[in-house]
Amino acid sequence: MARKMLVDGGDGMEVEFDYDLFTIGAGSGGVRASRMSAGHGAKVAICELPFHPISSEKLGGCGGTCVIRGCVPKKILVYGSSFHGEFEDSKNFGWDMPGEITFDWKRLIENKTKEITRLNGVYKRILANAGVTLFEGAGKIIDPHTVEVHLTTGEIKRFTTKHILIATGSSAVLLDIPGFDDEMRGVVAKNLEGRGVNLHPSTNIIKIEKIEGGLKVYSDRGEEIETDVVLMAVGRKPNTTGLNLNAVGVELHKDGAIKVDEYSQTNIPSIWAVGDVTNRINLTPVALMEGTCLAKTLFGGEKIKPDYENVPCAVFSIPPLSVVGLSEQEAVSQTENDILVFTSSFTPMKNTISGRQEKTVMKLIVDAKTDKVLGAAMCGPDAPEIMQGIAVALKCNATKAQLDSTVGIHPSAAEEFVTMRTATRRVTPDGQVIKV
Ligand SMILES: Cc1cc2nc3c(=O)[nH]c(=O)nc-3n(C[C@H](O)[C@H](O)[C@H](O)COP(=O)(O)OP(=O)(O)OC[C@H]3O[C@@H](n4cnc5c(N)ncnc54)[C@H](O)[C@@H]3O)c2cc1C
Ligand SMILES: NC(=O)c1ccc[n+]([C@@H]2O[C@H](COP(=O)([O-])OP(=O)(O)OC[C@H]3O[C@@H](n4cnc5c(N)ncnc54)[C@H](O)[C@@H]3O)[C@@H](O)[C@H]2O)c1
Repeated sequence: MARKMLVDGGDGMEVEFDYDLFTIGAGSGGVRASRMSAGHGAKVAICELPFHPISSEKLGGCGGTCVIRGCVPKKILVYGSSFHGEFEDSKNFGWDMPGEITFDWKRLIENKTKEITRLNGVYKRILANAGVTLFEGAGKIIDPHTVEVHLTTGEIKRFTTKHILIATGSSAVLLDIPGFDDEMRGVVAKNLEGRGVNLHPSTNIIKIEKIEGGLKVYSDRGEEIETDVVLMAVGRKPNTTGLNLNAVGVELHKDGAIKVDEYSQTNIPSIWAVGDVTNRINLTPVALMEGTCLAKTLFGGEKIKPDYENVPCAVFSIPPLSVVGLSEQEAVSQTENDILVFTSSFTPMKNTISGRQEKTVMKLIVDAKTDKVLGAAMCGPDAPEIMQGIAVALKCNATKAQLDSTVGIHPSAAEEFVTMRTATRRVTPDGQVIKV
């Protein structure tokens, strides 16, 4: 299936490229675009930094062949922190029971790394089976049709290509706080009792000091907080340094993200970008969607743009929360009509017996005139699992009447989404709240 492209070089001569598509970065977006392009018959190569399970973690989930970033490791850790299943299952998450219950952090991390390594292998095989050539090394753009790869072997190779895809993702932002250094990443939860987390809203950390047995954090409100570790989680920045974009003339936004049009094309026609490096919606399924659309546009004979409407997302906290569509505030500012807000708050069934004082909350936002469901939100057990189904309904332009006519599954938390009959409030486009 591999073939060489013959294209017009601009001076009437035909130019032969090594590849149809060369992708820099084998993460969610890069792998999807590459293997689908190969599926459409293109000759494709991809380069990726060498996999190192530990550095991959240190970099906040980024950095390493092939494709598993923050999403999966994070969820495995969430399972580890909240696991209440069978004894044999719990063991692999670091728990030892019955008898005295003990927790082995090292075992959890080793098993997590084993799983990430396994998944990376799976994705490497997927690429190989699709006929995509994988180079282990850092990619750099030399000109609109040439990529240079600094291979892990020490060799430097150049490849010509009709199209270049930048899919290099993002890295964690580190604030310049005196006293912060790399040793403090990683998480130790020594002092966490139950699920108690103390919030310090509108507070900036101005200094971190090493003390015996831990760290002391100084805030701009005059607080001094002793802690085991400091986890910097203040956002991410696109990975564009080292790609030579300036010299090639690829335009960036002020935040460093690559400027692309709605088809993911940069200002240089042969250079494209998908995923976090473009800082549109930074989620794995969105990077996958962008990669799919790109492959279809370039090689599938179908010019197609990603659809960013009603992208669901979740925070895998305990309990988790998940949303799709417009929030109440967004609906007020974006809708011409009044909106109806339906809310529900209840004790999840298992908490009634366990006694845990956590409520599940749900919200539906409905256009009062058209009856269209504009948004949904939930915080409570299984929220992401439930919200995926609600997202399908929103994608199909569901109305509140259609939700109401849907038969629930009983007893479940999800059934509440189809049984919220009475609106809690009506809000006018100018933000006036009317009790109903
Ligand atoms: C901790 C964490 C948790 C997350 N959880 C979720 C979640 O639960 N659900 C969700 O949808 N999203 C989640 N995300 C976001 C998700 O990981 C990203 O949106 C997604 O991975 C973006 O895909 P991408 O292809 O743009 O980048 P990535 O998947 O990051 O891939 C980019 C790749 O490019 C490589 N690279 C960089 N520079 C070069 C170079 N010069 N040469 C070669 N290769 C290079 C990197 O090593 C990396 O492998 C999470 C992110 C983090 C950090
Ligand atoms: N479950 C998921 O889908 C999931 C999980 C993790 C990350 N992600 C994706 O990865 C991207 C990056 O996530 P992230 O968590 O690294 O960043 P983020 O941008 O989502 O969150 C960073 C937070 O830090 C706050 N912040 C910034 N500076 C601060 C300061 N000096 N002091 C206190 N707070 C400060 C910001 O207000 C923001 O709320 C997100 O865009 C998200 O889409 C998704």
